[in-house]
Amino acid sequence: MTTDPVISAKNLSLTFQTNDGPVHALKDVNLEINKGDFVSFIGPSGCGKTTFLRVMADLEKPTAGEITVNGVSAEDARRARAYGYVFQHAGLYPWRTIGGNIRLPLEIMGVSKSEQDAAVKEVLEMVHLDGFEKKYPWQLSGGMQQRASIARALAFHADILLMDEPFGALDEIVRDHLNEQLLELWARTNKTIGFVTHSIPEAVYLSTKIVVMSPRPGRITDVIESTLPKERPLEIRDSPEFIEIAHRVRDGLRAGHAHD
Ligand SMILES: Nc1ncnc2c1ncn2[C@@H]1O[C@H](COP(=O)(O)OP(=O)(O)OP(=O)(O)O)[C@@H](O)[C@H]1O
Repeated sequence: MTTDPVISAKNLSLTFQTNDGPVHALKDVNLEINKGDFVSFIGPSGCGKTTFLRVMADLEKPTAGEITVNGVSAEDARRARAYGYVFQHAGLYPWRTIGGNIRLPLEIMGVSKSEQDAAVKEVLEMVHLDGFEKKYPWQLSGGMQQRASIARALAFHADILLMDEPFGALDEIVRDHLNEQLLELWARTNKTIGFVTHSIPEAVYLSTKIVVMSPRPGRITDVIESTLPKERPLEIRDSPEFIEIAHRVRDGLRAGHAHD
């Protein structure tokens, strides 16, 4: 068994050239993510969370430094379909059914119809949407649509799931429920998850590792290894251990703001 990191960033920087001058979205970022980690990225708007996730997924190219995914370049990892990506908004095609949306990337990949059928059934069960295959996105609530978009990202069995604030637009009760379900899915599948959030409780509840970032330039100010057990009922949020980790995240966010 290998202990090599699944994702490794070394002195990673990304500067966007804009009409207003250079924007240092990421500066000298170093991070290792191991197999089965659940890593949250938290920080104020503009600190480079989305950019970092997009670099991992080869949707942006760094201007300096190095990133490897599964030991190869992000580009090779993308070609090998190493990850599924979940966007902030579900982004389901309204003219396709839920099943049709999940099927789409598989159709593009040339997967056989019978394998598509099996995958759609499997991932809908994983996100507790069995029976919704023939519904259209508009027939589902916001939380269900987001679950469908997670199902779509799971459909080609990638070991890495990159999620950009997938529950940000949902109300708190729905979000709690989805957080519980996501943890359950993570425990069951042993996937490696990168998760962007603005919420301290969400980051602490979900993660094995919390990466605190700060803006101008976008950088990592703290990496917190969670001491919480893998089994996490929602009530764990009232435990002293949870509150202590949340304090450390808050302190990290404050320290980052002090640079402004
Ligand atoms: N394509 C782009 N061109 C120019 N600047 C960009 C581009 N993408 C991002 N930026 C800038 O890079 C910085 C980091 O953006 P990014 O979206 O990664 O931050 P974020 O932490 O995810 O923010 P939010 O929490 O608001 O989503 C911001 O200043 C943003 O304006």
